[in-house]
Amino acid sequence: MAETDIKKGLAGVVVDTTAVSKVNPETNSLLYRGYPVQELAASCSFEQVALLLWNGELPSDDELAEFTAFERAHRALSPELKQVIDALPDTCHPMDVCRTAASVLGAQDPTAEHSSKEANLAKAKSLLAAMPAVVAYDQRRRRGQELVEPREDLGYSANFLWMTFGEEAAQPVVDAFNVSMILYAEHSFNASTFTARVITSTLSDLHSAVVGAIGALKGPLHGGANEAVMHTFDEIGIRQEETAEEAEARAKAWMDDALAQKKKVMGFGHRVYKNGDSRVPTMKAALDAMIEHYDRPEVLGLYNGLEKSMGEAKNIKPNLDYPAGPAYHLMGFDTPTFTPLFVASRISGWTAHIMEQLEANALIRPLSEYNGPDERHLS
Ligand SMILES: CC(=O)SCCNC(=O)CCNC(=O)[C@H](O)C(C)(C)COP(=O)(O)OP(=O)(O)OC[C@H]1O[C@@H](n2cnc3c(N)ncnc32)[C@H](O)[C@@H]1OP(=O)(O)O
Ligand SMILES: O=C([O-])CC(=O)C(=O)O
Repeated sequence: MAETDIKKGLAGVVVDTTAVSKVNPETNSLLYRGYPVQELAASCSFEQVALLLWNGELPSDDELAEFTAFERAHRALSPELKQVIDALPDTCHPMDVCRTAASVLGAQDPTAEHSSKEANLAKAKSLLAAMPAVVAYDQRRRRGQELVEPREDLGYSANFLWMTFGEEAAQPVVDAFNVSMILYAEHSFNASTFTARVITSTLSDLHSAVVGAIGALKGPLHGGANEAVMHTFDEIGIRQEETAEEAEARAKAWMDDALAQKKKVMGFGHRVYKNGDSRVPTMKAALDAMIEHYDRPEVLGLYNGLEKSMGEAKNIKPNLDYPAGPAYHLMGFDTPTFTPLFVASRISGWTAHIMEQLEANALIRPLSEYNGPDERHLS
């Protein structure tokens, strides 16, 4: 019998078309609906980018104003959802809280089972508006702090930071956070988006697909890597009294040792990009801005040390999670909150893909090659 050509991990397999984004490892570029993500990060708000991903075009002023009003009106955590979050142990992972919250929001939505484009777009907008309060409140309750109500006079990013920290963030911090939200928003058929598409392909509902996607994003080979990067920094030790050079030397030694032990170091490598992640330079610039804003040169030393050592030893480049982790740390987020921040952003891309899947749906059901025991019988 001819051997089946099995593509483990679906590596290199093209399973469908998409008009949402184009990841091109040859040119090291990422386009959202045709626009280079770097250009969007330089001049757009996350709200504009979400509308671009959903609608295929950047919004007009009126469309943006309409969505902005909607988003600001749907930010508050409902008392029922707050009660559910409060019932969860603060020892559980914040991604479990996000996953539960997305499920509750689906159960509370009277249109949850409606799957028209209009109904799904409305659900996508509501989820995008609601998730920051979940992420922000969860971090606060773990710190023993009270809920901070949203502010309608602030944009998405400024309000997210406000609800998390209870004070207005400085403009450079808001800008860096907005950049991170834009860069995390969409990345074609990554594992979590593909999960969302698989669930959608059964004609299940949008919230179920998002819940599944959150589960897929949690793993350290995917979104969980931004959290894992910070664990690496912590393991090496962040010493504020150190110079960048001293920190770099210690980070290099740590990486040499980790690679000698054949460890996988999270925040490096990518299934599609083999020559560097197109988003890293933009996120690294945002990290640099945070290092300057908070005057933390030793963080740059650690960053450079790990990157150089991994480059020299294995020529493996950082992915987006590598600069995003320390940037979120400097902004003041707790490490387990990092991947929920990714969720808040990626809801835009996931839901764009859910709507696209439904436009030309085919049940996703690949084949497998059986390698268990030959047929046998009970007697
Ligand atoms: C936003 C995102 O989701 S970006 C991805 C975030 N994930 C991470 O940062 C996790 C760490 N990175 C990895 O595990 C991988 O690079 C992946 C899973 C992202 C991509 O992996 P794949 O394309 O399947 O490549 P694979 O894991 O087979 O790696 C190929 C080789 O590079 C090595 N390698 C890849 N990434 C790393 C890494 N981060 N650290 C050390 N070695 C690595 C592998 O050990 C393997 O070496 P080998 O051929 O000697 O066995
Ligand atoms: O594309 C991938 O495999 C992972 C990734 O970078 C993302 O989802 O942003």
